[in-house]
Formats: sequence, structure tokens, C-alpha cells
Amino acid sequence: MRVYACIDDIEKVARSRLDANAENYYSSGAVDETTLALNRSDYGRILLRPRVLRNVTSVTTSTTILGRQVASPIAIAPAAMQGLAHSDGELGTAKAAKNTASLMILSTYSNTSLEDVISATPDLPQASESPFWLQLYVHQDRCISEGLLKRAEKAGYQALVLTVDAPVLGRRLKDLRNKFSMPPHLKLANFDASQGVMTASERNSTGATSGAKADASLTWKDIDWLRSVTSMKIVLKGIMTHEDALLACQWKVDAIIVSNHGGRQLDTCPSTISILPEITAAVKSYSHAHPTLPVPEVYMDGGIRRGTDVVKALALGARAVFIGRPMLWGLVVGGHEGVEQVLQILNDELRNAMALVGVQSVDEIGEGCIIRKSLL
Ligand SMILES: Cc1cc2nc3c(=O)[nH]c(=O)nc-3n(C[C@H](O)[C@H](O)[C@H](O)COP(=O)(O)O)c2cc1C
Ligand SMILES: CC(C)CC(=O)C(=O)O
Repeated sequence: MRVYACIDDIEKVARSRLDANAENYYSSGAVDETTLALNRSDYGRILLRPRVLRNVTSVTTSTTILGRQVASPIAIAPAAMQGLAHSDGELGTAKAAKNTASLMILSTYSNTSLEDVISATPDLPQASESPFWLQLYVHQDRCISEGLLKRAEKAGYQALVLTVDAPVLGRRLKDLRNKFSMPPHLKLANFDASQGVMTASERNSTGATSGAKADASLTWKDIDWLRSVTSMKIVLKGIMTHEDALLACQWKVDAIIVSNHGGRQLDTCPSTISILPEITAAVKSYSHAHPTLPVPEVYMDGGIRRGTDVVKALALGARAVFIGRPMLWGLVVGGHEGVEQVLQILNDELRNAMALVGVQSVDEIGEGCIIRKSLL
């Protein structure tokens, strides 16, 4: 396939290839798209400090995420309905994850079943080496979600990612205007028709999750319910305040993802990079106060388009970052090869930025690598 110079070039081509229904669904944020824009622009308010003469002949991006060795701290966020991007859908993304030894979170609302996604990695010696986590939207009928979790565990998913920032769906105006709908040739492959799972268009048109059968009544206590039905590790996706970070520590979840859903939920909430320091500080303070207790790992997503963005996120305490739209754009332009190229570009840029900042390993990336202008 064609070789691209950067993620923005891939995005331009991908967006020109999609019809308005899919292009607007993938690209849009909620309401005025204020948060969507901040997710990008706030990286520009953090500057990098180049340290020199530090021997950077062997820069390595390898790290661990929830104890698993990975080649890079850059991983794949869950995104619904990847069949809109390419006929391979989530199978393409899964193949790219496998070929690049990257971690991938599969959306509840995938067009490929969670079992078929795992079968994209048939040659793994054991299920515990699977690079897949499952994202969960809890169904009002808890039995349906319990069934999904049992299937995920059996198939070899290593962690369950509970999305906590979407008790109701954000108002994405372009989707409302387009009356966005999933094309009839696609299905939500983890469910059967009798399970009453609605498409995003139906969620949008109702404007609330009640019609979508997603459970808006979830509270922190439901983490106990999750623990009672699955032994998978638990990750909360969508933490944006220090109060909720502390609650996540108290509820002993394994990890949190600082995320505002790519600006698609609460518009005018802050960017993730601006709020990350508050979250990592809260988790650190909990750890100091409870030195014998484990604390959640902290990851982030939102607006990552450059290797330098990754350095900034790691400098502010994230252990890993997840990419949403860049993965979708890669899928559009080249199926699994396109997603591989996206990961390749970001990893090349990350290694380049690390060398120029003067560090050889991700553990060396810290506050000393950046200058922060006031973000709020
Ligand atoms: C088209 C699209 C679909 C998404 N679907 C889901 C989803 O099913 N579950 C979820 O937790 N997050 C979903 N997200 C949010 C992403 O996981 C992630 O938080 C966000 O895309 C990160 O921002 P970025 O796109 O700027 O990288 C979706 C995002 C997009 C753009
Ligand atoms: C089907 C949607 C609820 C998936 C989603 O999380 C999104 O579009 O942001």
C-alpha cells in the first residue's frame, strides 16, 4: 500500500473515501465539538525539553501494560462498527494488533463477534497471551452482559474495560442531522436480534440509553457485581476527575483510562491531556497514604496523533495511550496494513521524539522532559 508521512495525511485520504454517514459518525464530537478540538490543541500548550549528549543509540519503547510485555505504550482503543471503515472490520484491526504486538480493546458494538476476533490470532501458544481486552456497555438485562463476559473469558480476553462515561449518549449533531444508521449489511455481531440491542442511530434518535437497553443506573457498587460474574481484570474507561480517580482506587480496579470518549460525550469538559496530571497526582497520593495496597495503572486516550503527544502523556504519568480515530483512518485506507502503518508511524515518531528528548526507555520519560504552560 501507499506509504504515508504522518497520521494527518492518512486521515485526509480516509475521510475523502467515506460516505457522509460514516465519515461524520467517525469524525464528530458532541454538540459544538469544543472538547474534541481541545483534545488536540492542548498538546500544543506543552513543550518538550531536548536534553543532549546522552547516547541514544538504542531507544526502546517496550513496556508492560497490566503485567503484559508489549512492544510499545501505544494501544488500540475500542471503536464501534468498524465494518463502516473496511470490509474486514475488526478482523483487520485484530490482525494489525497481532502483527505489531499491540494491545487492542474490542468494542461491545463490533461488527465481528468477539470469538472471531480472537481467531485472528490462531497461532498464539496460549490464550493468556492474547492481546485483546473487551470493552463493555452494560445491558439493562444483566443476564445478557453476564453471557457476554463468560464468552469473553472463555475466548481468552484478558481484561474487561467498563466504559463509564456514556450512561446516556452524547449529542452528536452531525449524526442527528444525518439520522445516522448502521448499513443493513452490517450487524452488531456480539448479540442476536432477540437481545434488543439498538444501533447508534436508534440511541441517537431516542437521545437516551433507555431506548438502547444500555443501563444508565450503573453505580460504583456494580464493580462488585462485575467481580462476582468475571475473573477478568477490570479497567474503567472515562475517568476525568480526581474524585473519581480516588474512588477507582478505593474500589480496587486494576486500571483506569483517562478519557472523554474522544470528545463525543460531555462537550466543554476539559481535554484529557490537561486533566491527566490531576488524575495521576490523585492516584499517587492514594498510593502514599496506602503503601501496601495496589493502585490502578493509569492510561489515557484522546487526540493522540503524533509521537510527541505520546511523550507528553507519559511525562504526565500515563503508562500507556490508546488511539481511536487514527486506527479507523488506517483501516479505511488499507485494512490491516493501514492500521499497521498508523501504529508504525506513531511508534517511529515516538522513538524519534525520545531520542531528541534524550531518553532511551519509556521509564526515563518524566516531568523533566516537558514544560507545561497553564492548561486551565
Ligand atoms: C467512531 C467511534 C466509535 C467509538 N466507539 C466506542 C465504543 O464502542 N466504546 C467505547 O468505550 N469508546 C468508543 N469510542 C471512544 C474511543 O474508545 C476513544 O475513547 C476515543 O476515540 C479516543 O480519542 P481519539 O479518537 O482522538 O483517539 C469511539 C470513538 C469513535 C471515534
Ligand atoms: C454505538 C455507540 C454507543 C458507540 C460509541 O461509544 C460511540 O459512538 O462513541
